[in-house]
Amino acid sequence: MTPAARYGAAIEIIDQVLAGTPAEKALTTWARRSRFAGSKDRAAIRDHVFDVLRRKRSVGVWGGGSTGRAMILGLIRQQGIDPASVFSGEGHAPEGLSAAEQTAGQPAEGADALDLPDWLLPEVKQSLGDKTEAYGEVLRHRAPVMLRVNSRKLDRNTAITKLADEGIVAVTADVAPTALRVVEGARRINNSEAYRNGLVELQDGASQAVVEALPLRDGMRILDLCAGGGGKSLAMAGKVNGSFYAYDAHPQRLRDLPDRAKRAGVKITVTKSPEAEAPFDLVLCDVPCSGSGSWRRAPEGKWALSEEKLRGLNRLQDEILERAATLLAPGGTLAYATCSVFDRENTARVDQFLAQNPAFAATFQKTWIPGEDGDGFHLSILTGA
Ligand SMILES: C[S@@+](CC[C@H](N)C(=O)[O-])C[C@H]1O[C@@H](n2cnc3c(N)ncnc32)[C@H](O)[C@@H]1O
Repeated sequence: MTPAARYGAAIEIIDQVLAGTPAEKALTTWARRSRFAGSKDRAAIRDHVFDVLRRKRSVGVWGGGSTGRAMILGLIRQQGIDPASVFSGEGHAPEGLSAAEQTAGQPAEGADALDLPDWLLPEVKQSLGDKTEAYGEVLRHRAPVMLRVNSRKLDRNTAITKLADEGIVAVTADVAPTALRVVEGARRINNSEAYRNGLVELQDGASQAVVEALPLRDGMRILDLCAGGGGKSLAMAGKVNGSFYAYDAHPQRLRDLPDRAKRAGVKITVTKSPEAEAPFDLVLCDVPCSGSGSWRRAPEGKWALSEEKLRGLNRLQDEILERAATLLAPGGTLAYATCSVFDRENTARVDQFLAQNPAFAATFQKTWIPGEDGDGFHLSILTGA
């Protein structure tokens, strides 16, 4: 496909997303019926679609409309690409621009340029203060590809060499001692020997930093109460020798964990009833949240969140914290984590919990802001009496 034809395909897919189809589904459906498209075409189209979704507000202003076509026009204007080179009407390129399209649109300014929904701005400002603009800007760009080195199998420098042998260039990242940032060859990771043999896992840098901050010790009984794919269970089991249990309210999310654990050389018990396995020395609650720290990776969430959804999430976060407390051994540790930067999902939840459970005290609290080495994240460590 020509570069212009790839933009044409992106327009079609964005229109479907705007009509309500999830982006991943729209991309897969398009790829299934477009066998002519190679892997590089699919990757470029995916990048265009996600670039637009991250910047939906500003590219609409720059393109002078709210259709896929206007948004791609806005995107290429933002990127300094000559619109005539894309909108040529030649081959499978998008139709040439009308006179109205040529004059419509203007550079985005103010709240438009931040690419955040208006209703959310007070929430962001309250949580991030003078970092609000930097936060909005970071979310407008692609997330880094981060790896966690399985330190049970090798050290970071050896991992860098092994990855380089397979055409994957990675550098150490300061965010965590296990973290690598991939700077070239990211698309080779899934098929690489290093990945398939469990030497490295795909895991965001802040997720690794959260695990680093946990007070883990050999011999502990540890529960990952919202384990999802089990990334944090694997990272914890990579650090100390303990008994690891993983639970998720949606057990299908845990289906790959036994294989991943085997690959990594660790043992994690998937449980359907944490109560039956309690008590635990440490319970990690990596709770469902708005995802406001990782909207670079899942930009649809930025536009889909509402005040009502946020309130619902807060209720669920409170419930999970309360449940976790009942699963702890006396003096045990409760670790509360979100991939959100909003106080309302972080310190406010913890404050509420502490008010109802005075036997607990917060011994560590940190919020990571999304940046070069990782997503936004929050961790509070609470210790019981
Ligand atoms: C932020 S994700 C976890 C990510 C995971 N810890 C990781 O590192 O990949 C939150 C998880 O909580 C699960 N969940 C939702 N409601 C829950 C509940 N009431 N109890 C336990 N898990 C729940 C979701 O299915 C989701 O997998």
